[in-house]
Amino acid sequence: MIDVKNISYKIGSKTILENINLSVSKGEFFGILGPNGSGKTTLLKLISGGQAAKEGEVIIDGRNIRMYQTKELAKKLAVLPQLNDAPFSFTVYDAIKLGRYAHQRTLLPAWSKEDEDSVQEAIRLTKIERLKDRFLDELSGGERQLVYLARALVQEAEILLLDEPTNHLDISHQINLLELLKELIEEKNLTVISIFHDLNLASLYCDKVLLLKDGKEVNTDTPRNLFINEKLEEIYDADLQMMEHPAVPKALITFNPSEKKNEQYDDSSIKVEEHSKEWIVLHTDRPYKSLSSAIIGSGFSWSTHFVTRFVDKNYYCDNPTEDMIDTLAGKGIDKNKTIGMMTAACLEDAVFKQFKGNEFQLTVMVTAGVSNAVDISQAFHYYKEEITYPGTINTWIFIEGHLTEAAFMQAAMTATEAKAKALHIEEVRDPRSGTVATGTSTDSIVIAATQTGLHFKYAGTITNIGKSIGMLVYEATVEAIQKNKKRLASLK
Ligand SMILES: Nc1ncnc2c1ncn2[C@@H]1O[C@H](COP(=O)(O)OP(=O)(O)OP(=O)(O)O)[C@@H](O)[C@H]1O
Repeated sequence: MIDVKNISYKIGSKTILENINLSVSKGEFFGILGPNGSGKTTLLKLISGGQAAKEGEVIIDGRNIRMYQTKELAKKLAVLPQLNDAPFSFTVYDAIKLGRYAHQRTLLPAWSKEDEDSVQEAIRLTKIERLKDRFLDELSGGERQLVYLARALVQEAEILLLDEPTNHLDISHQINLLELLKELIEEKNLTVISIFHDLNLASLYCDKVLLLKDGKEVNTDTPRNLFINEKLEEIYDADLQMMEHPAVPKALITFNPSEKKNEQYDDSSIKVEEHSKEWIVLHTDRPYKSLSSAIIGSGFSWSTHFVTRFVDKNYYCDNPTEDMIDTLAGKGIDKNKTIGMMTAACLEDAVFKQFKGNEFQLTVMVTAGVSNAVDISQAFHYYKEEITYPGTINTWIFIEGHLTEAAFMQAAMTATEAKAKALHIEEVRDPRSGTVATGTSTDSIVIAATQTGLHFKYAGTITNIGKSIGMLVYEATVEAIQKNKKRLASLK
């Protein structure tokens, strides 16, 4: 639909754009990204015909843009003004009407039913009925952006060109506008070309993006491929990090702010704040990034409190999470900074182990109850769905170091293997199958790291940190199981 071929543009002796090529298909949401001054606005002006290219050509539907009459071009493409352009003092309705200019057939324009229907339809689509009689210069940025979009829609152009449409909009207006554009692309098969400064919005909405730097094309690709493959840090000269969106398969970009003075911590060690029959509360001044399967703070989180609560082995509650939150609140512990687990294992038998190497420091805590011991290789055959009681092995691993997400995963794998080995050596058996257990039915784990100091790309069994995790978890689990056995024997 749109082909830009070998466009170069100079102002005086300064090259603004150099040999740009791009191709946008019908129904595509195409983004233009790049640092300030990289040539985005100039390129958009060349695509819209607002500026004429001296070298190269812009082809729209097979015809050079220069071959279009003004009205003809207005039916092909509409340009949305930037919000900081001063608005005229028109009513919203009159401002939208102006968009019909290209459809007026006579010199003295007559307002037809078709024109009126088109305006009403655009007002309906952009949901601005309530604004119809207001003046444009009295509207908020978000409201004005919708009016501009309605004006572009009455133009019935197939291509919308937008220069940073979400600039000055709050998050809900950004979402409204971009969702509306997406709907229009789907329903009316519009093509949208838009400049974005916000990499994340481009990632969430664009099918493809062109990345510019100093007037040159770095690459054109899907946002995901571009964010993975291009050195965005170099292009934007910033300390950037890519991560995955939690709900959709899109990449997000964030950056690392420098630590404020009041966020600098002298002490990142794990301290035992309480160790009683009812609770083990571990606390650290510096928040740890944690990957956990715990009842409170599951998934990735940043936590300063690591809490184990003892519950009777017959404990049953419809909503144990709510119960735990209430109980923590009663103790004055903020659930948002806490990883919390429950166990019926005797907390006095918790085992702590520490490893202080030259490169890193590790602390491990294990509590072990094995009344729900399971051999996972047999569980499918022996277990129906049933209520489980909290006789469980909880493993806590604290690392003073910086782990990648892969390293978090591998640390969890390594610890699980070490735990299974401990059960094997201690000959803990699954009561149903009679075979050696691999864990219990409700085991939990947390891997927590300061994310400071040495970087660990991996933490599997081949790495030094993996070996240390394996050793500490194995030894702590064996010891905790032995303590548990002794206690059970003494009760008999
Ligand atoms: N009329 C002009 N005269 C001289 N230089 C200009 C003119 N218009 C643009 N430039 C220069 O061309 C380069 C590209 O400008 P352009 O506005 O296209 O960049 P941009 O990527 O849209 O920037 P921003 O993200 O800051 O809006 C900049 O270095 C700018 O200073």
